[in-house]
Amino acid sequence: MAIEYLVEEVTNNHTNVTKPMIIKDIAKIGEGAFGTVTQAQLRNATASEDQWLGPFAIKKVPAQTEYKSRELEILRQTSHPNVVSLKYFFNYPNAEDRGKLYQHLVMESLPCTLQTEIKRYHSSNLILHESHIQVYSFQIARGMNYLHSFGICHRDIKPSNILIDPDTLVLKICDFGSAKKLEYNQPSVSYICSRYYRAPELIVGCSLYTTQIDIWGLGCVIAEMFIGKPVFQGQDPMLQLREISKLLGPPDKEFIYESNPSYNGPMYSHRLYTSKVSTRFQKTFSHASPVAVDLLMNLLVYRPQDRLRPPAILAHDFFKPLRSPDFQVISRTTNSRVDVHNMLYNFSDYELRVLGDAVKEILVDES
Ligand SMILES: Nc1ncnc2c1ncn2[C@@H]1O[C@H](COP(=O)(O)OP(=O)(O)OP(=O)(O)O)[C@@H](O)[C@H]1O
Repeated sequence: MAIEYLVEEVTNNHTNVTKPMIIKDIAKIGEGAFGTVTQAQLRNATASEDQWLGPFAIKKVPAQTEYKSRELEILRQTSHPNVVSLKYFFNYPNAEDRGKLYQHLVMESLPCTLQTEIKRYHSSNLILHESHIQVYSFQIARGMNYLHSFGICHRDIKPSNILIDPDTLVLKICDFGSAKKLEYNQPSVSYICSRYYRAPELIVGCSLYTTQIDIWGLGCVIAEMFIGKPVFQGQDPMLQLREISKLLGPPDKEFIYESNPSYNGPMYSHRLYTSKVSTRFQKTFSHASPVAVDLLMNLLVYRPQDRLRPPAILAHDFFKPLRSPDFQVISRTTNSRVDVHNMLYNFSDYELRVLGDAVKEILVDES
């Protein structure tokens, strides 16, 4: 592919300086509902021909659409090890789309997504090692702790929106195309989030939801790492609720009323199983340790207020082994030991303040 083009106004997100730059598109790496993602390199228009920066991932989406994307705005405000970082941005016409103006977001590039990693294991009839699930889940929760502290709700948590580097086990949340800063008591659309990962309050049409919808998504993602496929695969938006009720039992009337008093869809109120919820969780996640099942039972909960919040998630005993400075995992790709403790626990002063009292449990290794 390797197409080069000059863009007169490219803004560096870090310095805010706008300069002409040459862009070299190398290969398409992703395709979404709204645009494409390509791997590319950039160089200053005045630099010599071998001074390429990158590779980066450039996400190209139509600059003006009826659907309001706050992606640029949110990526400009965020800076966190577990949130993909924006390096440059610019607008440029897309020749393949009648010269329509496209917004280009130049981001750091990671080699794969959690979806490809889960599929790779699943196709060999394997599941990720629990230590890898711990390391990945911890980083998603840490990224959410940061985002939610500003009221930023991702609203499309799923494995294909989570980037990883399998060599280092570094993880970054990406795709802020649906993200929004939620304000208290201000309604938002409920028709967001990919079906399998939609929180039950969204399914019944709640418009005053909170960042806890992302915690449901996190529960679904951790569950998927354990079983190799989406835990709730509804064939249509309403059957999605039925899939959830197979594991959690039927939603109660209070939950429906609190979510949307005018809901008049199916309630799935008759019990599909006689077994206890905890037994169904243990059966569904038969490869997971009891402490992992306990975490899942505290994330996949109907009432959003009853789902754990990020500080409590990070303090959960599922992550206890990670607290030891000697904690290591074996990388699938390099087959060597990786020290991950420092990368997981390099909390900024801001994060420590946000975590509050939970810090003691999150940081202290009592073993
Ligand atoms: N920074 C990145 N580094 C590497 N790959 C990336 C990066 N950002 C995105 N991708 C790849 O491109 C795909 C689509 O990106 P993204 O989800 O941001 O676009 P989208 O148009 O919103 O997609 P969708 O409609 O599927 O949510 C990702 O699943 C991933 O495979």
